[in-house]
Amino acid sequence: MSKIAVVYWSGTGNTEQMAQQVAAGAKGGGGDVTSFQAAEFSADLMDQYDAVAFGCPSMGAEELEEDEFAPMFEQCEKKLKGKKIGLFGSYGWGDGEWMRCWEDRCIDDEAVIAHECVICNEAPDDEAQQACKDLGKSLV
Ligand SMILES: Cc1cc2nc3c(=O)[nH]c(=O)nc-3n(C[C@H](O)[C@H](O)[C@H](O)COP(=O)(O)O)c2cc1C
Repeated sequence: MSKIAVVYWSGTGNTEQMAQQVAAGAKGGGGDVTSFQAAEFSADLMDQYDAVAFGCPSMGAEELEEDEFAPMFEQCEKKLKGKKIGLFGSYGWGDGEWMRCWEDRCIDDEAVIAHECVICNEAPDDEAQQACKDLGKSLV
């Protein structure tokens, strides 16, 4: 069975709601899913998973959250080459620039991006929740 980690940071719960749908989609697709908050995950866990979904909202000025998520993700980047991943997150007033930069970074790291990145404005609506489920399923 495919082992999938869903790793996310969320300040006000929007990205957490997305993470729950990603996990549900991966489970529904038959995956063995474990969810982690950013502070609970580290690069040495990467080898234990066939695929990883990373979720982080747009923070700072179109940045990944800097205290917990960004340092953890920077370490994980060393293990992204050839790894099946998905990216998701919520944003507020911007246009999704943080996700475009983040995706480019992962392409440079030679990750295998299994599904189009999923972004949504503030709380995920029905369409975004379905897109998160599809993302989760694509990782199985
Ligand atoms: C400190 C801070 C910085 C933010 N910076 C941005 C930003 O640069 N661009 C943007 O679109 N939204 C920005 N936002 C809005 C959040 O991305 C948005 O509220 C998101 O839904 C939060 O997700 P969460 O509930 O998972 O924490 C910022 C929010 C905070 C609190």
